[in-house]
Amino acid sequence: MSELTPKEVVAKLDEHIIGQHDAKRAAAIALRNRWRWKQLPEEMRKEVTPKNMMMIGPTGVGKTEICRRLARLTGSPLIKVEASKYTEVGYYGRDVESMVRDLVEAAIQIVKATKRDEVLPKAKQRVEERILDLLVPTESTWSQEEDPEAEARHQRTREKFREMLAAKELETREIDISIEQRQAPMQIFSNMGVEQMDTNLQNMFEKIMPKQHSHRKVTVEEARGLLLEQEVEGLMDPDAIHAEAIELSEETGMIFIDEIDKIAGGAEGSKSSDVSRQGVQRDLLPIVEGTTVQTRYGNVKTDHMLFIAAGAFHRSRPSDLMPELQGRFPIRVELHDLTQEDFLKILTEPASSLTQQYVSLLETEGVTVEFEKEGLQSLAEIAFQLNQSSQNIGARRLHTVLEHLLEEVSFEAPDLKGQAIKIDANYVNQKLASVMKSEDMSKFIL
Ligand SMILES: Nc1ncnc2c1ncn2[C@@H]1O[C@H](COP(=O)(O)OP(=O)(O)OP(=O)(O)O)[C@@H](O)[C@H]1O
Repeated sequence: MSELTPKEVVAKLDEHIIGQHDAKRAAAIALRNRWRWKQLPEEMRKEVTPKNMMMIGPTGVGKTEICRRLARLTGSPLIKVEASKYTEVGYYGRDVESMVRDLVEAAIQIVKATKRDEVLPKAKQRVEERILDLLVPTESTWSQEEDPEAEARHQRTREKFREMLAAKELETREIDISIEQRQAPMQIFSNMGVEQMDTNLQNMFEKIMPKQHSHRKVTVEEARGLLLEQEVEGLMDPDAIHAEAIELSEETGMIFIDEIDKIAGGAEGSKSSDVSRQGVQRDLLPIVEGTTVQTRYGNVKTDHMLFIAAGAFHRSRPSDLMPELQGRFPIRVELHDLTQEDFLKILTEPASSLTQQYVSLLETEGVTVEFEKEGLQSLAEIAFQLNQSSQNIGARRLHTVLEHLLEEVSFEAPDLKGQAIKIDANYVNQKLASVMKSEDMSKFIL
């Protein structure tokens, strides 16, 4: 996992996230602690309990974003779950162990993506051969005695076609390909959640379901795409991928548990909901402490996964959580409301910032969008004010405001080819002022 020092981690996070310095430090420490733990002698390791992190702060200020960046930086699988979506074991709904299963699925995607890159050249080669087989089929009636030249002639034709294929001269030629499909077991047990099905049973069904082949007439160009996926799949060893994904989850997995405050037993609320919240906390405890969860790919140990709990804690406090659970999240950090200044920076500073994203998107249409300083200042101001006057949704407000600002350009772009659009204060006010005037409208649109 990460051999990055905490300082290096913070520097990397700084490239994407504005402010929230304490949270970045805390995240860097939590990550480094995992690395330190691995360096310990076996005996000592057993004694050291992993330290998880709790992020306290309002919505849309960068809690998830910090973790997402951290995960990407280290190639770790990450999933974000909402604590309030779980129900106690034994009750109808999702039990907390399913978060570990979801993590393994995320890890499989990561491992598959890496393996895909590895097998891609070979898969492409195989696709070319398969297309050649279809374009220049071997004739089964040949007999060496009747026509000893046949094989050599066939090879020559094949080579000629290979050259034409490479030169993309046969792209529109139609061929008949067979596509493999395995019927999903869910279709049979439609009224039974697959999750509720025993994991072994699920695997068994997948293995015994017959593969179905369907034939389709497609162009060479289309066939290339369709066959590539088949060949890539064929070259990957699912068992090895699953084993690697489990290892990746166990050693570097990150689980972001949002809305943890919603399962903290607050002072108010009915007795029965308090009981179920505590039930979820009780179920969560062993997972955070370290346990083994059964998944369809094998057992997964949660001992060294990094758990990040997050919540706004408007109505409850971290001390309303079960003491044991509190103790498992010793790295506490508060995230702050973003200021107008922060908004301005978020718009422009991060690598592939929001404005840069729009510039690049519209560039594909041949439209040049230029944001002027005053325009950006107005945008930040408007977004900030909207957060004050209606609901405070943090930096997410910038997304809705920008989208509305550029709605017309977005729509007209194909007809604006070659033009430059200047986004100055005037443009911003003109586009957003009317919406801002009506409180109702701004609530729906911005
Ligand atoms: N400090 C920041 N710097 C840069 N971008 C930010 C910052 N805070 C939030 N954003 C942007 O705003 C969006 C929402 O942020 P994020 O997902 O981190 O919210 P959050 O704090 O986790 O809230 P919630 O708990 O509601 O999910 C993201 O797209 C992110 O890019």
